[in-house]
Amino acid sequence: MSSAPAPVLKKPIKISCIQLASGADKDTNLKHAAEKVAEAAQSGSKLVILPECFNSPYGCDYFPKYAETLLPSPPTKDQSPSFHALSAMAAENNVYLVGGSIPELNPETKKYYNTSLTFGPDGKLLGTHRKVHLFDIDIPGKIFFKESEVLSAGNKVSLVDLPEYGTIAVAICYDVRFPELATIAARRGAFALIYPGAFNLTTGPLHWRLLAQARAVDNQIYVALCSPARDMSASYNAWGHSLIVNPLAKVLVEAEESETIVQAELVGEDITEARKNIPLNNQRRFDVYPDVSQGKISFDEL
Ligand SMILES: NC(=O)CCC(=O)C(=O)O
Repeated sequence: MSSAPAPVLKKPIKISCIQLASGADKDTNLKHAAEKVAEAAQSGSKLVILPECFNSPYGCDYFPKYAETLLPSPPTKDQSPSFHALSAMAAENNVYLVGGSIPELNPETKKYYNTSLTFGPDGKLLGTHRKVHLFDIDIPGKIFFKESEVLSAGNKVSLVDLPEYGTIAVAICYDVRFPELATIAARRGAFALIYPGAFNLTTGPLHWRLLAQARAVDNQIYVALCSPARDMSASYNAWGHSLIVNPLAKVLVEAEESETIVQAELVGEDITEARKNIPLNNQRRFDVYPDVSQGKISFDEL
């Protein structure tokens, strides 16, 4: 007799995506992020998410200037003011914090990364994710972007354990386009896929919501995409529209383009129910195609 699978989300958790307005001054960005994390925590969120490159403008010209070093870990305040600011935000507000992403410089290899840091309510670093799929696209007349001109790619699927709740997966923006990464995370027990991201005004309206819903319906778990607020005076105009999608791919909440906080309560029964009613997990045909969740998912990095 097969017993019911253990719930992947042990108890409900309220989460917030902070659609942060940030500018060129890192100190100001960090202070502003701290105010917004406190606001999200005061309204009951236990998991708070910041956007991609929340402490700097987004663009290849900016990565070296804003990069911080995270190794050896923990870094000093001089090496990484953002590491310390994020740790303090998590501890002061007693929340799990997915600290968007920051440009990182590995001092030994001299390589740059787009890196996300997740902290626990005690302020300790729980996980890191270096963007695995670099944003290199060229849509003539619309948008050219080549992160790989400056950045190197990360090498792992990043799962982070939140002990009272369960496991989340953290990836960054363009990573959302690669279903394998999401599927591996879901099949390894994640209850939510969390993507700090910054889509643009060309691909945002086409694919942002669609991709969030696709990853949710593929995997029957929650998906949260957290964007910066749109700034038309910046060199890169973020789409905004931070959103949270449930395991049936229903959009629970979606921002417009300006600064705001979107919130939703995630409930384990909704995952269980979606998987019971549409039992994909018992119907996979690993005799026909391989199970991508098996095998090595992590190479040594941060
Ligand atoms: N920051 C990013 O990775 C942007 C990804 C994006 O806009 C896309 O269309 O994909």
